[in-house]
Amino acid sequence: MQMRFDGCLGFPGGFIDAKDGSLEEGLNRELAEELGPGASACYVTENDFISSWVMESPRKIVGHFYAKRLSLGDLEQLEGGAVHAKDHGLEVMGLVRVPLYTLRDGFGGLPAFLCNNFIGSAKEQLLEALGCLGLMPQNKLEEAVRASQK
Ligand SMILES: O=c1[nH]cnc2c1ncn2[C@@H]1O[C@H](COP(=O)(O)OP(=O)(O)O)[C@@H](O)[C@H]1O
Repeated sequence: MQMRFDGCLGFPGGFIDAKDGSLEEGLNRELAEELGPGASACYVTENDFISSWVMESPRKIVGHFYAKRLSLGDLEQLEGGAVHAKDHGLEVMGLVRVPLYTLRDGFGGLPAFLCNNFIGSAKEQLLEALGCLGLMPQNKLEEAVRASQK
């Protein structure tokens, strides 16, 4: 995920321009602007589509969420290049890894991470992606959500 300019965590992405030929073209353009030279490792296609959502206020927005699995090598390349992205230090303050574990105290790790401020539906999207990509079993996700609410 990334720390946004407004102090909320969200996913890289942005608004589609009239010039973009498709949703995926617009998203890949935004990813290049926000993630820099390593963005090619996470080039998205229609196959990476996960879900859509509609927000009614303060302005109507239709959002489309995509997610894909990267190798650790690709992730490290992405992280290394991200500081050279056009939007780094402006809209994007840095990439953030999501801890996929819970510490022995039952709170540190993913439950504590879920207590951060998230933009829009980004927290629900994170949980959805972890399930869809097979990064964490559903029961573990539910456990982490419960622990984050205690
Ligand atoms: O990662 C995300 N997941 C879900 N919704 C998001 C995410 N990023 C942005 N949004 C939604 O889109 C709206 C506009 O996004 P953003 O604040 O980045 O654009 P803006 O800078 O043009 O206002 C946000 O207020 C939020 O509701």
